[in-house]
Amino acid sequence: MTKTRLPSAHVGPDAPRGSGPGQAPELLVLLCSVASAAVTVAQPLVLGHTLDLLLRGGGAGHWPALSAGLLIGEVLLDGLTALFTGRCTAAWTASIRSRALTGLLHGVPHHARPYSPGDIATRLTLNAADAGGAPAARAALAASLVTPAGALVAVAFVDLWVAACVVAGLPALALVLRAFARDTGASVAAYQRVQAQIASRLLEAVHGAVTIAAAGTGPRERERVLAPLPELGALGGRMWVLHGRALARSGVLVPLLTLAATGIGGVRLASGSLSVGDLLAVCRYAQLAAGVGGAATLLGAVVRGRRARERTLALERLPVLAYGTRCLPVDGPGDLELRGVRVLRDGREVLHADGVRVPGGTTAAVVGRSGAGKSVLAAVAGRLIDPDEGQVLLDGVRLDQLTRGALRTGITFAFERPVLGEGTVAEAVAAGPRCVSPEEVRQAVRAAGADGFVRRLPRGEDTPLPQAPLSGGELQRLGLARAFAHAGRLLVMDDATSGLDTATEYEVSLALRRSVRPGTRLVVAHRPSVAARADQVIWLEDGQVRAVAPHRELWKDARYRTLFGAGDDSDPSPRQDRGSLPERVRP
Ligand SMILES: Nc1ncnc2c1ncn2[C@@H]1O[C@H](COP(=O)(O)OP(=O)(O)OP(=O)(O)O)[C@@H](O)[C@H]1O
Repeated sequence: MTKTRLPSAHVGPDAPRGSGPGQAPELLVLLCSVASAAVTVAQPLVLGHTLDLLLRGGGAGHWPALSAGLLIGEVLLDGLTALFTGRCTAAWTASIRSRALTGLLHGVPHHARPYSPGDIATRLTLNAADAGGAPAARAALAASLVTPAGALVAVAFVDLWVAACVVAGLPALALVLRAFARDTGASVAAYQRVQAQIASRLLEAVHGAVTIAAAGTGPRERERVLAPLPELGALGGRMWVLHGRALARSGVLVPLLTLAATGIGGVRLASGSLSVGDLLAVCRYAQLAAGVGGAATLLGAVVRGRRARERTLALERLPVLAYGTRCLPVDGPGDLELRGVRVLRDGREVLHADGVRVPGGTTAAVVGRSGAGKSVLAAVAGRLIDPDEGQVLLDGVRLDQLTRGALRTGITFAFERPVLGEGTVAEAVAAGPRCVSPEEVRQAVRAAGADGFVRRLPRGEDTPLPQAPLSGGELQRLGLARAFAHAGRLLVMDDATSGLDTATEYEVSLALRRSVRPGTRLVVAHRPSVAARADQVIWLEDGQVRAVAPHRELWKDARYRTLFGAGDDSDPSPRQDRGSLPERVRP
């Protein structure tokens, strides 16, 4: 059989990336900031000229009104800048966050495996907010350079000597900023990494709170969660030191520069080259030109945002599954076939299945020891992942050639730990690739053996899930109900009945046959009763298919029996099921 290497995932044009809010919000911030900077630069000239006119004793004409207008204009523009900065930051944060989340949800699951839940939470919250603030900070940074540049031009217009003095001091300020941008970049990246590490450990601890309490390992766990804290503190301290150093250096340089400019301006006033108004203007311009040092804060926000964006992009660009254009043949029976399938993880073969067939309408149980590759086989069979080699076919059509819709309506999954959201019970069951009527929801709930406890909920099937305290087995049954309500021609159940007692599980298996859309079933199982009820069993060992045969035949093999703790004897009745089940489900 030819082995085909398939592109397992791609980041293509149809990848669900979405787009950002565009340049408009950033442009508005830039326009308002530049306009505000222009007004700031115009003010000393106008004020100086107004002062000269008033000192001369004649009327100042429209100049006082113009000065007042500029002041009011500056206040209004600053207000607008703050408003647009907020809107720009909110729009970008929402966009970055939703794109990262979309990338994560559409990404091939095993590519997201290196990211722990805490790390993901940090990327989606703190990092998305920092990255979202960067465009507005970038616009403000660009505008903040307009003021010193404009001030420099204006001061040159008033007096070249003072302008030369300001120009002489600017390289020192530029060096301060450059050093700040360089040093702060590395610290910010390390800070964000350690921050995510702590969040990740904390989330693990919250998740395992019961285990920690039972084992009495609280203090040790606390130490483990907080272990990176000193490093975080040191990195945070270093960032403040860098920030403080940049501000202190510019804080010394700015007054020195202003002082030197004022001194030269004073000499020029004494020699009659400058008026009092001119002196007022050049002093203010020297201050504004030296204000380039104040850009350190904005520069810090831009650097932090850039590092944070790299972290959200990692989620956004997770490879996604590519879909084809084909549909399943109408009324196909649900024949499943695995041809030369190989799945590799970290260079290790975790599944090799060649020539495995599950005829349409039959049930196949997948059994094997823990780590044998059962879940990997289930994921490949329902195309949650693509094999690294080989093909999976449903009714003769390669799964990677199916459209997304055909794939998800044709194949349904039920899992051990379903995630059902925060809607009502009925909404949770109805959610899926196709519309489901309330009657179908009720029927599926009954088939999954969930109707009893759903009835006892405060508002029955209209109870919101967060207000429904469900056991693991009850949650599993709701997950089953959802899968039953949407059952396609292939239903994959990955340990989806592990939380059910044997009798309930038997009832569910009967209902599955009678009340759920007929089709092919692939059932990952640990119980012999499940394997016994299946038409055939796919027995996996270390990722290899050891045998495909009915349970009663495999039962003759002592090694197979040990899978179910049945020992070396050839007693066909699996111990854990004896006594609790009707005779016919025994092997
Ligand atoms: N994304 C992955 N990266 C690395 N290894 C993986 C990945 N997914 C699965 N594996 C490995 O593949 C092997 C098979 O895993 P799988 O989850 O299929 O086992 P299983 O038979 O379902 O086990 P269990 O009964 O305990 O659930 C395991 O050794 C597992 O560590």
